[in-house]
Amino acid sequence: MEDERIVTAHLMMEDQAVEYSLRPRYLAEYIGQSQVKDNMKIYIEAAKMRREPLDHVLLYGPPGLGKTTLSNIIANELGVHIRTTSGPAIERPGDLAAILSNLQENDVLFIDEIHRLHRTVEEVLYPAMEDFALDFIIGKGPSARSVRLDLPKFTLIGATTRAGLLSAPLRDRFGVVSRLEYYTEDELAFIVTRTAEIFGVGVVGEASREIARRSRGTPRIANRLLKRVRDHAQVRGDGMITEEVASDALERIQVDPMGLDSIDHKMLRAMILNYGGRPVGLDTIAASIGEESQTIEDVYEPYLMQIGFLQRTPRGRVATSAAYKHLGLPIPESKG
Ligand SMILES: Nc1ncnc2c1ncn2[C@@H]1O[C@H](COP(=O)(O)OP(=O)(O)OP(=O)(O)O)[C@@H](O)[C@H]1O
Repeated sequence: MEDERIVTAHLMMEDQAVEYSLRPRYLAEYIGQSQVKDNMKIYIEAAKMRREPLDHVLLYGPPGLGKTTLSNIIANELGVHIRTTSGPAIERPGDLAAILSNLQENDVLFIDEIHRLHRTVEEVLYPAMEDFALDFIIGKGPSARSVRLDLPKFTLIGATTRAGLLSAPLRDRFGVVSRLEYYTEDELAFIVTRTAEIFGVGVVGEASREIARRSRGTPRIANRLLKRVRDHAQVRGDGMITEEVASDALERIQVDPMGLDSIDHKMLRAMILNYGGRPVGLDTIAASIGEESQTIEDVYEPYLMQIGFLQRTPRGRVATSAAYKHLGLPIPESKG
């Protein structure tokens, strides 16, 4: 269900065609995330000066914030190739060994969803990250011996939405660990304007902000909402995206002024009306909207917490008075 929502931060089929053309290629074009960007600029310069690979980088944060984009930019700025794969795609240790031995000196290997690597595959990574080597055991029993094969030096960039699920030995082998943050309204408005330029459609400043406000801090959602609004502008108007066209279109696709859709509303209402605003367990919330607990925790909750609508307590999740207000429900005295 999550992946059918217009405000999902996950990659949808419809995003795939345009996502490549919208990706910034250089750090200077990458909007926001200034702290990560500033640090990365220095590390990249230093690695280039030393003619060495960049330290291994772990990027974490909610989906759609630009981890893949940033990884491609890093490789581009370093002037090296990038090989892209994902945790679940690497089934056997031999698959990873083959990928590693085909890299060229100083290349970037990007592993998305790195928390989903099989344990046996992960173990191949340890000596590869630390010593740029592969260790093999040849033979069996007392005559077994370990053989070491040198690899080209490389940079591993791992991306994950769940840094907490990474094993300690893997996490410790990353020299740079950066968290990507939700984008501000200004930054998203800038991204919307940039995307509109690439699409060749006119958008007034206020309309970009209207779209930005409803994008849940996420560039992927901003770009998707812009596409939908563009359709409305073309069919109902003269193609120009004005503030009126934007808010009308966003109203029609049922994304409210805070970026919440009907599922967020259903979830918050269930918490407030069925449980009287008391703390509710994750599984109970999940059951009330027919979604998996994991998805609630990874996708719905972080944004609702970010905007102050939801709090985690030791006894469960609680809707805040800001959520009551947004839904137009009377705020109980206990929350006053
Ligand atoms: N800082 C940014 N500036 C401009 N556009 C951005 C930025 N970050 C992301 N985008 C846009 O958002 C889209 C999604 O970004 P990306 O695929 O890198 O996200 P992600 O974090 O890797 O997501 P996931 O790993 O969940 O698929 C990209 O097509 C890109 O156009």
